[in-house]
Amino acid sequence: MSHPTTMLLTARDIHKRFGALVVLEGVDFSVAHDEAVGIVGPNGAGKTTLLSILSGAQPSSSGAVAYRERDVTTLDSAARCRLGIVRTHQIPRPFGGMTVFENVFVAAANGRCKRAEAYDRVVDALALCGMSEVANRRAETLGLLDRKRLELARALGADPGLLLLDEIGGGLTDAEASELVEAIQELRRRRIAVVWIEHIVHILLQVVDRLVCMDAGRVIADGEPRAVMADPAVVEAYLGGDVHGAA
Ligand SMILES: Nc1ncnc2c1ncn2[C@@H]1O[C@H](COP(=O)(O)OP(=O)(O)OP(=O)(O)O)[C@@H](O)[C@H]1O
Repeated sequence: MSHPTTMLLTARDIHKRFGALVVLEGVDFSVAHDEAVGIVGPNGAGKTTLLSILSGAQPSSSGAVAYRERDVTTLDSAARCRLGIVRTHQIPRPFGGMTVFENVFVAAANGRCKRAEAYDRVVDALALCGMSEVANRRAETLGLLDRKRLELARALGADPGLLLLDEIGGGLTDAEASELVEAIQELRRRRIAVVWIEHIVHILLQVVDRLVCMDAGRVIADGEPRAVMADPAVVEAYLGGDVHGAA
């Protein structure tokens, strides 16, 4: 974080406690414009909690978050979403009783744009995620891969500048996860910055420029992805805990 002004997002000295439980302990994290950053680490390392603090879904106990050089620390997730910080969830959360199209439209029609523009954005997001053919299906009838795709399409519908992905590959076969990789690579071509938490590391390595490894609420390695995976502290963190498909 030596040049904060060149960063799209900067989180400084983030601490998070749940009562006596310390979950994040002085985390510094940043994302450059157009960058894709992967976050790995054993279960319970604090990855999802960090993502929630970046998205505004949870407040930090202390520390600050800036986006496009604006302090967003006190803004909630809806306000950050309007600025362009958009997240997906580990467990997809489609609106039941609505079609795939309607689900994405709700995200797209967030007050920042006209109806026709929102409509175009939905069509584009569904095409990018390979969902045009199921646009009129009820969301609750979708299988896991399509639910994951819908989660991504809804995030895209919200017109992100920074997309925060929480284990979007989880539960998918390698072939299914590869399809998502293609969609995410297209986002990169569109210059959307990405932060991606993923246990399936070989999928992550196809996309990210930089890898951050967390363990027990701290960042223990940050840098070129293959160098991070070979870092003795990272190997130890995994071997000392649950490798959970990290190989
Ligand atoms: N709302 C909460 N209340 C209390 N403890 C919580 C809460 N949310 C998370 N934790 C705890 O914080 C720690 C970090 O959880 P977190 O989900 O951020 O880890 P993670 O690295 O994303 O793990 P995983 O890879 O298993 O998803 C865990 O010990 C978890 O039980």
